[in-house]
Amino acid sequence: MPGSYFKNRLASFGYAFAGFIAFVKSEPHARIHAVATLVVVAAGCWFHVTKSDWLWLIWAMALVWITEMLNTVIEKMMDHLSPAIHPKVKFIKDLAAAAVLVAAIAAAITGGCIFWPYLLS
Ligand SMILES: Nc1ncnc2c1ncn2[C@@H]1O[C@H](COP(=O)(O)OP(=O)(O)OP(=O)(O)O)[C@@H](O)[C@H]1O
Repeated sequence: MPGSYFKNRLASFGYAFAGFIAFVKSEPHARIHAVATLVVVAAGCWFHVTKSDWLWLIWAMALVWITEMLNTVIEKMMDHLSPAIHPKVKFIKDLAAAAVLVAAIAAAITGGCIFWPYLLS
C-alpha cells in the first residue's frame, strides 16, 4: 500500500535520526565533532564565506562525521563479535581509527585554506 510505503520510509528516517542522537549522547568524540561543527559554522557565518567555501566546509565536516560514525560502528561490532584480545581486532580497530585521522587532517587543511585569508584580511 502506498500509505504504508511512505510510513515505512518516514520510520527509517526516524531510526537514522535516533541513531545520530544516540551517537552524540554516548560518544565523547561525537561531542567534540559537534562543538567543532558549531565553531566552523559560526566562523563561516562571521566571515561571510563564499558558497563554494561553504560546500568545501560541508563536505569536510561530513567526511569527519561519517568516518567517526563508521569507526564507532566497527568498534562496537568488534567488541560485540570478538570481545577477546586479538591482533586482527587491533588491526581492524586501528585502521578504522586511521580513517578518522585522515579525514580530520583533510578537514583541518581545508578549514585552514578557507579561513586563513579571512583571518589575514
Ligand atoms: N579486542 C582487542 N584486541 C586487540 N586489541 C584491541 C582490542 N580492543 C581494542 N584494542 C586496541 O587497544 C587500543 C585501544 O582501544 P580502544 O577501543 O580503547 O580505542 P580508543 O580509540 O581509545 O576507543 P574509544 O573510542 O572508546 O576512546 C587500540 O590500539 C585498539 O586497537
